Amino acid sequence: MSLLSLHNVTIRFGGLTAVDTLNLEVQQGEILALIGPNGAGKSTVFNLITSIYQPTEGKISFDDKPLGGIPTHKIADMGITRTFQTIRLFSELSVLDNVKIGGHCRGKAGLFHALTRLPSMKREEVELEEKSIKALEFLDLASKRDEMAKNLSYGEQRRLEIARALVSKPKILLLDEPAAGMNPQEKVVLMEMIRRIRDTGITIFLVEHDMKLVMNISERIAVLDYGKKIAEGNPLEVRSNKAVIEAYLGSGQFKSRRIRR
Ligand SMILES: Nc1ncnc2c1ncn2[C@@H]1O[C@H](COP(=O)(O)OP(=O)(O)OP(=O)(O)O)[C@@H](O)[C@H]1O
Repeated sequence: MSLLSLHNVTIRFGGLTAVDTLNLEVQQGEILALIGPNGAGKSTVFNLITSIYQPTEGKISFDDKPLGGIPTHKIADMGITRTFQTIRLFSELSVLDNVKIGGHCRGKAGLFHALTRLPSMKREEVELEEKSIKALEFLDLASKRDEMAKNLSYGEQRRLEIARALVSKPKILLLDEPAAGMNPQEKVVLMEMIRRIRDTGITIFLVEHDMKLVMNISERIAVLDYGKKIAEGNPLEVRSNKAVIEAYLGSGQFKSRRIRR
């Protein structure tokens, strides 16, 4: 069953067509990766899904509801959350508070009331704390809950961002280059975490440059080049696709991106 669907989606920035008549279905419960050379339009696709941009043409629907016109701050309420290419944490706050902020974005109380701790908001606050601790346990970070975010290792900080995204109980998690900057051991842990999250029923849609990780965990892969989808299939099909190899060769990224045949 299709959870997220992009139908003929195009976005132009002046004369540049960043995403060009893209048709893509993300199936409920799958791990789908979107890959492509630098500037292919991958992050723009995430920005379209989260309503940061509106398509110039085409439509996007989620759970059979059109996303057109829904403001970004309401997207999480529909069950879509994302992480970003660069780490976006409150470095001077504790690990636990960083996760709770993810829940405040959706809570009725709102961040201001939660921080001022009005008595009427206490129950919601307690529930949020319990959910946040569970999310931290899930990402193997519970023992670090009172540490300041800035004291975590790089890999832990990236996992903390995922914990924060999970606390709002998404149906789909959009991960934008989750492995960027991680060392090989951190990547192995990350892969295990992504699989674990999917096994709870959350659909995973990821943009990633690390081909080893992509080929290892994705069930399906879609490939963008200059905004157009040039291939889609399982890892075996995609890694041997001529158009994909040419796109990476043409961009000079073949070696660094390590698509191995
Ligand atoms: N707000 C914007 N205004 C103008 N051009 C933009 C804007 N956002 C993206 N672009 C352009 O759209 C194209 C696609 O960018 P995008 O960031 O989606 O690529 P990407 O595949 O995510 O690249 P990378 O792998 O380097 O992150 C690029 O040429 C980029 O410069």
